[in-house]
Amino acid sequence: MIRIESVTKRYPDGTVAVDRLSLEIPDRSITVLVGPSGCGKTTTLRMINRMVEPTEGTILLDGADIQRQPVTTLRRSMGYVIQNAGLFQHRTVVDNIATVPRMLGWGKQRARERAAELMERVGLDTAMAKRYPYQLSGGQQQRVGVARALAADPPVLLMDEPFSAVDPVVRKGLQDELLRIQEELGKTIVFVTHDIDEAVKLGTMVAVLREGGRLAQYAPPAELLSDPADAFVEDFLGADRGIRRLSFLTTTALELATDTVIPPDATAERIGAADAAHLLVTDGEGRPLGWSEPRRLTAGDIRPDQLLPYGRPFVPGVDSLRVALDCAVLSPTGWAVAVDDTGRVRGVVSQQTIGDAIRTAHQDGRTAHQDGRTAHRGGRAGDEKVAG
Ligand SMILES: Nc1ncnc2c1ncn2[C@@H]1O[C@H](COP(=O)(O)OP(=O)(O)OP(=O)(O)O)[C@@H](O)[C@H]1O
Repeated sequence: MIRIESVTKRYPDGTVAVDRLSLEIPDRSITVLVGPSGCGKTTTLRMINRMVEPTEGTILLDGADIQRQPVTTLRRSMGYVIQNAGLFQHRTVVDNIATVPRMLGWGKQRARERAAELMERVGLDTAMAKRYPYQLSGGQQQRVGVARALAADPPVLLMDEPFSAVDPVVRKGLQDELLRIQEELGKTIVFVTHDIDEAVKLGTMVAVLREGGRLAQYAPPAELLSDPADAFVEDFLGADRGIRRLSFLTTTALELATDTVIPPDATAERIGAADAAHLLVTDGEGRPLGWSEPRRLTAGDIRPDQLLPYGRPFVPGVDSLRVALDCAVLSPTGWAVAVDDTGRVRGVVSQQTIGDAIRTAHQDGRTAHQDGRTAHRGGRAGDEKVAG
């Protein structure tokens, strides 16, 4: 664990970049430092690897004061990734990645093998190994930067706005890749960004800093969204705070209706029995085909091309309430289709039921806070899948 204890950085011109900052950065998780320009994020990150020395206060790594460690030993335990990757332009991809292992005295062959392994790990085609940085896209360069930082297998990764210079689609890919790498390798990552959405998506813990390098709030993202500490944090979080918070709520307990789901060979009796405006028709294997009003269905002659599209389905327990709500809102019937991980229908759920689940979750969330427990973290805040 990294502990920042009442650290202040005053630059020689008198600028107070960081003001009595204290943070406990947990092991094997992603801690994000976020805040407006000039609030001291980069300075804080650089104090962790001693590129900047604090004016006051202490930083401990696994209980030991980093001031007492040789800078080279300290930096060897910390990979560092910056915006635009900062690659060596005259070195190939493989040699860029192998830089630190080579400095540590690894043989050329071993270092290159390690580089090839890391290229795969960060999602780079090994066919690019011999290219130079200028022959890569921005996103690919950034992946090389991450691979280079991981090359000597440091326990800590410091990342300073690493994905800020790429377009939103590439950026989302890099973020997803980082979450996957983190899950696989369990690094302790300190990540600087000015983008609150990126912070909420990636962070296990998020530190919101305000100008003058003061800590405004330090909390898991779900708690940040539900209980911003003050008007500054609330303003910084921006609009749609309530909707974004749904990304952290699980769909495990959603009650699914099955009486309105019918197979393709449903009898007239079965079609007539359901008391609903729409029925969901499945194929013979239980996969969704589409919606129809019961009166438009003829038993024994259900025609898939006459059904309304069923839209995007969700997977209960994997997708968040935000995804389920989105599916229901986009559905032509207002009902979302729940499937299992093989795509077979488990049931359907209305906007009304999802709304009830949201209210219950909010009430439970309030109780949890009143009990002094940390906010429930149902998974990642991305717009994709959330672990239940
Ligand atoms: N070497 C320096 N000398 C004097 N002041 C500095 C120095 N480096 C940074 N600062 C000042 O310290 C404050 C914090 O800077 P820092 O780069 O840590 O902020 P930041 O939150 O990372 O900003 P940004 O998001 O714009 O990169 C700013 O006011 C900056 O101008």
